Amino acid sequence: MDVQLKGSDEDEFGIECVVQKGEQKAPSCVHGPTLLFEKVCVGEKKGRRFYACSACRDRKECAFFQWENEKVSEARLMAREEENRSKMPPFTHQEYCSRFRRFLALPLGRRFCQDCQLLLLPGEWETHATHKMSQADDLTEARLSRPSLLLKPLENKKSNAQYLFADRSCHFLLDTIAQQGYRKVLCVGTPRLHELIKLRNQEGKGEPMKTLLLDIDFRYAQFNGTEEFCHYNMFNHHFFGGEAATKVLLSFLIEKDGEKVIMVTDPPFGGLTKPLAWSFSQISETWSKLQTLEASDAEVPMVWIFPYFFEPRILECFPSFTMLDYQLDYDNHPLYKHGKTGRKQSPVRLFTNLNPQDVVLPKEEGYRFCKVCARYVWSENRHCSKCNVCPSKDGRQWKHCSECQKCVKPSWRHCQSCGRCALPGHPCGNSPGLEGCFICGSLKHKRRNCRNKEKRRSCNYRPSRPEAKEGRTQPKQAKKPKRKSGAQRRANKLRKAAE
Ligand SMILES: C[S@@+](CC[C@H](N)C(=O)[O-])C[C@H]1O[C@@H](n2cnc3c(N)ncnc32)[C@H](O)[C@@H]1O
Ligand SMILES: [Zn+2]
Ligand SMILES: [Zn+2]
Ligand SMILES: [Zn+2]
Ligand SMILES: [Zn+2]
Ligand SMILES: [Zn+2]
Ligand SMILES: [Zn+2]
Repeated sequence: MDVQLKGSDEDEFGIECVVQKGEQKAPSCVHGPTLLFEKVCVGEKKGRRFYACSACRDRKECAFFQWENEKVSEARLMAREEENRSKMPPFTHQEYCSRFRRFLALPLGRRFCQDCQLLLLPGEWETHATHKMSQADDLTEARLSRPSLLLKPLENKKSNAQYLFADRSCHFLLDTIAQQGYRKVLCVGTPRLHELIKLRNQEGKGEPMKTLLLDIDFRYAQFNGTEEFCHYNMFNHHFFGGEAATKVLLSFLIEKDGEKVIMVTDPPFGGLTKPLAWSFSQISETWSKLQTLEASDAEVPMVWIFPYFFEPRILECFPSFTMLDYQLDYDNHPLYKHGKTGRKQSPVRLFTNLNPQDVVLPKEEGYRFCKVCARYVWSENRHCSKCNVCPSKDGRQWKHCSECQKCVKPSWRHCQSCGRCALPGHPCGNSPGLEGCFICGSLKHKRRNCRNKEKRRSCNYRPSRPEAKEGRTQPKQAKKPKRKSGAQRRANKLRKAAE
């Protein structure tokens, strides 16, 4: 791996993602090669390593578990392979395509099974007779060209987190890309953007654009040809369609006749930033190798959509990126939604290696151009002459603290005992907090300051207890200070970001 996993990602967690340098082949679950994690227990210097699913952070969804050095019997390996096979989609992509052609030829008898999320052919109606069904009126050509409206979003937070762009955000992305002359858009986990590009082509608006969707949601294979969609896992860069699918990406990345490529990705916000960065750097390297000599070490133009509080982690992996102030909204996310029901300001931003001043943020939505920073910023993000930047990350007006010599969130106050700005009511005296250090158990410091911390690499991942089905042995849960659940932590993070 080329992505540098230096430093710590999410220090207060007890599980870290270990990067392998290809010396050992990881076992596979149904989601492709697993990732190696290390469990660090209180008081122990060295953690125990195990393989777990790259895509699902919930053991209920993928129970794969194997200690790093565990001997796995032939019988168990075969059972595992069989299980992986049985969980694959019911049809191959080619079969989905030919089904779709037959489906389109059924002007009257179109049915979509909502329970199975499948376009049905007449011979299958009986099997689904008791299921909830959409009928012909709902399955016009126009409807079928918007699969993201037809398919039920997979909202399970710990894996798919399929939050779909609101129109405003999706059109902004598309217009920005088109304006900059990109003609090929690699959509990694952005099915709605992919669909919008196809619609734009159908409607003959502007120069035609090619688009390839890479997503783990294979339901999209029903609506897209083999050159338009690959069943893909972005946490391990795994193509479920094997070599044929890899070739689809390869040929998409070739820039012929001035067709410039850009990659747009909107991964589930649950974390694992570094495996994602690794996959994206694989895509970038593939693109770069296909370029002419003078550009051969360049990065593929990329837009990575993620919450602003991931900025340090993304920049650690991609130092050339800039976070832009544009706030993206989602149709089906209760918090990241514009209007009355959601928060007024979404925390989701663009991280990109495009030249920031070329990404024009709409004036009518409250953005302006800062000449000094040479980028468009949110109206509340005032330029600080002392820091010489527009400092706000969260959309509010930050204020300069002369003692800290930097701008801080408006709700923070300078605390003399801590010698820094913090929220009023914070645990004072630079206290590491009640949880203390996860490595040595001391309450005097946090894990990030622990002297016992060695070459540990972490990622935002904390699997729940593996299920007995896969792992005969289970990792012992060492006694440790009680920690919050993932959902609680995320909620706190959002709250903290809002304070
Ligand atoms: C936050 S949503 C982004 C959707 C985007 N906002 C849109 O409207 O087009 C995350 C997307 O990534 C996909 N996804 C989730 N886990 C994935 C994985 N491991 N590999 C590839 N795609 C994944 C989901 O199916 C979903 O389409
Ligand atoms: Zn899995
Ligand atoms: Zn059904
Ligand atoms: Zn500025
Ligand atoms: Zn300042
Ligand atoms: Zn201060
Ligand atoms: Zn204090």
